[in-house]
Amino acid sequence: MKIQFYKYQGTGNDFVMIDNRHKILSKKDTKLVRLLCDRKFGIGADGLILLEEPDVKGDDFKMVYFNADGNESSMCGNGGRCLVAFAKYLGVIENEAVFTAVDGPHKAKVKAGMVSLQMQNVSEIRKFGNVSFLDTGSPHHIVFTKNVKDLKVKEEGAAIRYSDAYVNNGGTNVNFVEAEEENTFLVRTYERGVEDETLSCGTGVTAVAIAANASGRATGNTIKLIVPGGELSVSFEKEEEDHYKNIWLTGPAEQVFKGEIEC
Ligand SMILES: N[C@H](CCC[C@H](N)C(=O)O)C(=O)O
Repeated sequence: MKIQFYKYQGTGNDFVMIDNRHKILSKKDTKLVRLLCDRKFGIGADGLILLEEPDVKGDDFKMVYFNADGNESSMCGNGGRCLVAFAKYLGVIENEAVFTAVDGPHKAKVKAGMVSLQMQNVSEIRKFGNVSFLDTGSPHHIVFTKNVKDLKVKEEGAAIRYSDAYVNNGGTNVNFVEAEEENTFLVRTYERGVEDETLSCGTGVTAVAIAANASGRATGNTIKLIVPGGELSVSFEKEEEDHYKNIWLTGPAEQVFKGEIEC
């Protein structure tokens, strides 16, 4: 089977994109998705995203997300932003989008080369000292620490992701965070389902921004996140303690190359 694919990246979080409106790829084909994401034997990516016909009236499209391990997973913020850029490239949308993903409905806007994605509201944040845990469409264990650049993220992240706290309930992503300046944080991420450090994580930086505000580490409601792959910003409205809405993740999303693969 010949598959046309498009490679996108959003601050270094990279994805294989496939226009699956004609259902060329089966969602059950874990082996194929894993091969396509393999950086030696396939195209190589942190994840694979299908653009599909909408199930929900009024939506422009549907998003289906797979981690590099081939399994369908929870929401991907950078992937959602790249999918909006892909939908614009295909002419499915102009500069606004409404779509449904595994975690529910999303709005998005394209402006001046940046893609802004509205994330789900947050209404529960667990805090233990310098650690916070919350779900922004994907689960995130956040560690506020120092010298983030010196961390062995793959080792330290895996130890938390496979710890008794998480291993038997789906695991978690792990974000290591250091305050850079007022309302600006450095973030490095160990990503579940990639089982390695990724250069950026959209649901992760969203979780970091909310956790920083909720724990008093940030005063503003627009936070800058500096990740190894670039910069993202997250804006939000605090309704009451640990309740946040109108959460938007903004950053670049670019097509790197396109191609065809026989498989
Ligand atoms: N690997 C994550 C999903 C992708 C998250 C990340 N790529 C993002 O941009 O949100 C998980 O299984 O929870």
